[in-house]
Amino acid sequence: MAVYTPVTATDLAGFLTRYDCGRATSFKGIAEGVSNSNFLVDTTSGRYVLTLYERNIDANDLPWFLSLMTHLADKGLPVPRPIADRDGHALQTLNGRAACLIAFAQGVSIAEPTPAECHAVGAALGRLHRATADFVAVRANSLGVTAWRPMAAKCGAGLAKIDPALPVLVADALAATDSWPTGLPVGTIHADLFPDNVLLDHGDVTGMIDFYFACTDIRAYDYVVTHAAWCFSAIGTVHYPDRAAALAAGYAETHGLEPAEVAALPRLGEGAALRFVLTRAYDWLHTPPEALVTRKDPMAFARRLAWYARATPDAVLGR
Ligand SMILES: Nc1ncnc2c1ncn2[C@@H]1O[C@H](COP(=O)(O)OP(=O)(O)O)[C@@H](O)[C@H]1O
Ligand SMILES: N[C@@H](CCOP(=O)(O)O)C(=O)O
Repeated sequence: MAVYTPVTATDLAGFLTRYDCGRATSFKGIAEGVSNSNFLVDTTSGRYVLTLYERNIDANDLPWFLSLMTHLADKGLPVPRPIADRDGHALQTLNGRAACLIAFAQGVSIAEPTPAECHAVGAALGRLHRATADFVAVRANSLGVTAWRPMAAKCGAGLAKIDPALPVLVADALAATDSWPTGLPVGTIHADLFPDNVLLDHGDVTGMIDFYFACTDIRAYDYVVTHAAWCFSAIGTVHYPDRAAALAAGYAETHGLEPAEVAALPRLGEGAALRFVLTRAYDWLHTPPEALVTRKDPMAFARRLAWYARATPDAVLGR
C-alpha cells in the first residue's frame, strides 16, 4: 500500500486549480511503492501522478530531486516531468505534505527481466549518466559508504535475529569498505534503479522513476547497483551472466566504463549489496507487524553481497 495521506476529490479539485491541466475526470490511490503517497490522476488534458512526500523524505532535498527530473526530461530522457503550476512552481503543499504533480509514464515494471530488457536498462542508465554531465548541483549520498557503519550499529543485535550468518557477513563487508575505491569518476546517479523503478513498453524503457535516492557519487557504483538489481534471481541465489553481459553491452553503447571503474566493480558491488542489506534489515526490524507495507528480505542482498565478495570484474560484466 502506498497511500498514507488521504486526498479527497474536493482536495484534488482545489489543487488542480493552480495548474493549466484541466479538471479531474478520475483519481485513485496507487498500491505500489512504499515511501510516499501516490495517486493516479486523469484530467481533461491528460494523465498524471500526484505524489505526496511522506516523513522519510527530507523536504530540503525535494527541489534538487525535482530539478534533476526536469533536467532529464528536458534532455529527452524517459523521465516523467514534474509539472509546474501557472507561477512556474513544481513543488507544492497539499494536506500538510510537500506534493508534486508529475507526468504519467507509460509502461510496466518487469519482475524477471530478459537479457534484452537488461540491455535496454543499461543503455538508459548510460544516457542518464551522459545527460547529467552538465547537472552541476550536488547532493551528497546520505546512504553512501560513510553511512553504513552507523546503519549497521542501528541494526545491532537485530542482524543475528534475521539470520545467524548476517553479523559476520556485514562486519566483513564493513571492513572491506576500508579500501573503498577512490579517484573514480563521480556524477549524478539514480542509486536505486531497480526493476520496480523502470517502466518498459515492448522492450523500450519508457520511464525511469523514483529519483528520491538520487545523489552525487561514484558513477560506477550506480552501474553496479543496477547490476545487483537486474542480474540475479529475486532471492539472490543465482547470478545470470547473460543478463549481466547484456546490461554491460547496453551501458557501453551509451556511456561505458573506464578500466579503473571495471577493476573496482566487485568492491563497489559489495558496497551496493551492503547498502540494501542494511536498509532492508533496518526496515525488517522496525516495521511493525501490523503495517501494510511488505518488508523486503535483507537476505536476498546478503547473498548478492557474498557473490560480489568472491567475484572478478569479468564476472560482474557477465564474461
Ligand atoms: N510518473 C509515473 N508514471 C507512471 N507510474 C508511476 C509514476 N510515478 C510512480 N508511478 C507508479 O507508482 C508506483 C510507486 O512509485 P514510487 O516512486 O516507486 O513510490 P515509492 O517511492 O513510494 O516507492 C510505481 O511502482 C509506479 O507503478
Ligand atoms: N529498492 C530498494 C527499496 C527502495 O524502495 P523504492 O520502492 O523506493 O524503490 C530495495 O529493494 O531495497
